[in-house]
Amino acid sequence: MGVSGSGKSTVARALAERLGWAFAEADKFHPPENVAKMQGGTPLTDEDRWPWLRAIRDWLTQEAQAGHSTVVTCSALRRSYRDVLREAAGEVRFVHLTGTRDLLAERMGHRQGHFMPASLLDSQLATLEVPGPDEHALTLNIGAAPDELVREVLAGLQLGSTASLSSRPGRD
Ligand SMILES: Nc1ncnc2c1ncn2[C@@H]1O[C@H](COP(=O)(O)OP(=O)(O)OP(=O)(O)O)[C@@H](O)[C@H]1O
Ligand SMILES: O=C(O)[C@H](O)[C@@H](O)[C@H](O)[C@H](O)CO
Repeated sequence: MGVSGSGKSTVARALAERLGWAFAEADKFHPPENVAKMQGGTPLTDEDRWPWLRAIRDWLTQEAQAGHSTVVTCSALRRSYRDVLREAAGEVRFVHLTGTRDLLAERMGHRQGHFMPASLLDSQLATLEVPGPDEHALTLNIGAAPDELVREVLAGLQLGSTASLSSRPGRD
């Protein structure tokens, strides 16, 4: 999770590869109207986001029921959005990628061929509700290189190369 430009796709893709887990981009679950809206510089509303979040939740559930652990990129900016994702079958954990506005803007500005305009960064930051302590999210600073962030996720969530969240040592 994290605002646009925080590196979700970059880190999550590498993490999924490292773990051999199924991977999905939340952006792929947006209906074309949502993408068109963002592309045009208009932030999504809660109403735009609910069906999208439910579709991601349902994908997580399907995969979990098929016995697959997953990594999914999703901005998941508000607690209520994360609550929808937490309804998925299996154990759902969040890694929050955070950085300064300047760094986020710089990364969004350098990115090629992405529909999300840098002008939406401020609305993303205004919408963000940082996970509370009860959410047990792992918060990582995006100043580090992607490889290092992957190592931090593996260590922070206690994941080895063959692990799934529900089979971590010490869990029943
Ligand atoms: N840790 C990092 N160090 C340096 N550059 C990074 C890092 N993580 C991501 N980047 C670069 O920053 C840009 C934004 O990253 P990315 O597209 O992965 O973010 P995102 O959170 O998935 O964005 P969005 O939600 O808008 O799709 C990309 O150009 C990417 O190559
Ligand atoms: O909730 C949202 O506003 C959206 O998910 C955005 O965050 C984008 O989908 C994504 O971050 C851009 O690629």
